[in-house]
Amino acid sequence: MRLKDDNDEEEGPKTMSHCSIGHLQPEKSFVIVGYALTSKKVESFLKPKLEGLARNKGILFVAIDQNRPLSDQGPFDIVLHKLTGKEWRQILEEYRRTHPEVTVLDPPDAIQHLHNRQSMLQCVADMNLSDTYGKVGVPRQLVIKRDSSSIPDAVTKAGLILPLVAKPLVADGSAKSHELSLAYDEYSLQKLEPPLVLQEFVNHGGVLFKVYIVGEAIKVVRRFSLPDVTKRELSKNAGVFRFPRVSCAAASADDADLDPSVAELPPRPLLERLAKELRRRLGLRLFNLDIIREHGRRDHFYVIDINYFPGYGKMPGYEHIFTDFLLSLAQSRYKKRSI
Ligand SMILES: Nc1ncnc2c1ncn2[C@@H]1O[C@H](COP(=O)(O)OP(=O)(O)OP(=O)(O)O)[C@@H](O)[C@H]1O
Ligand SMILES: O=P(O)(O)O[C@H]1[C@H](OP(=O)(O)O)[C@@H](OP(=O)(O)O)[C@@H](O)[C@@H](O)[C@@H]1OP(=O)(O)O
Ligand SMILES: [Mg+2]
Ligand SMILES: [Mg+2]
Repeated sequence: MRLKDDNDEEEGPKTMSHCSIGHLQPEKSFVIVGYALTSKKVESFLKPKLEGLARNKGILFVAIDQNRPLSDQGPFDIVLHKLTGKEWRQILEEYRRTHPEVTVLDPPDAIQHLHNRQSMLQCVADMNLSDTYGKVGVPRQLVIKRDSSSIPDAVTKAGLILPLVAKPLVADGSAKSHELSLAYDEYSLQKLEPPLVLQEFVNHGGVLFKVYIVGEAIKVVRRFSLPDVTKRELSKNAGVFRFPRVSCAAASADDADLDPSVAELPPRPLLERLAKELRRRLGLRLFNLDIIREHGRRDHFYVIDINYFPGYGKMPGYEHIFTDFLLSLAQSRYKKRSI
């Protein structure tokens, strides 16, 4: 935040003239947030309510022009981004190196870690979180890099229990990376195209918890998920079935009439520990987790997915949470510089 500081002469305050928004008071200093997001993300996230609230709090969002050098734009206090591709990553890394005064949310290599469904969950597995509030793990899974004909043997050797969820190994946000299937028998998995992750399906009562993280803030919502698979169904069915993006639907399960043992949110202290540790281990501040509770085991949770810069537009009250977060970042930069 450009609260004026005696040592701050070289850059000077970022007045409105820098970002060519002429109708605002030229002397007022703003936190300037450059953003590089897909048009879909801009639409779902940068809604008028967010921009309005941000402006009232002294934050301005400025679109980054990908056709111009990043260093020629801004100056920015914060850069928000969710774009893929090696070229963009290199541009950002170079920008981080040459502009250490700018907070880039988040480091490209840390984000890259979430683009692989194996490395994505490794931190959760390594944490082995278990305390009086519960236990958090990841479903058992197996990576198949190539050769789909080897799958039945590999599944047997690994001792994975059916049904299995087949997920593309790469989770780069492409439509293909969200094409998941449920497999009732391992032989049918030969039809799928590696590289894949085969994950044990955990019965969880058809409801999952989306845990949104914005810096230190945590918000949990319920979403509908895949229904449980009974032993009877498993014995009667064979084959692999593609399923749609059930939990991404805008309809939340928060107001549904649910079995309380399924609907009960994971204990807050457990989520706080998990989020804090993941923020540290992943080196990220903007992500969400999909968490399920094993049906019938009140305190057994599994993280099944982690997404970078998820659909915050669907998170209740995100406008306040996000703007407070941006302000706190700017404030801590200012403090650091004035020491
Ligand atoms: N191991 C599992 N056990 C039970 N259900 C699962 C499991 N893995 C995935 N699911 C179900 O499949 C859905 C999609 O899986 P996942 O979240 O991994 O995919 P995604 O494409 O990365 O989703 P997103 O849109 O959140 O990025 C989950 O929301 C959940 O409903
Ligand atoms: O579409 P929405 O804005 O809701 O956000 C979704 C987001 O899509 P977008 O980043 O392309 O917008 C997805 O990212 P990619 O994996 O596709 O990169 C993923 O993070 C989903 O989990 C998000 O939904 P949520 O989990 O929050 O419900
Ligand atoms: Mg998910
Ligand atoms: Mg995902």
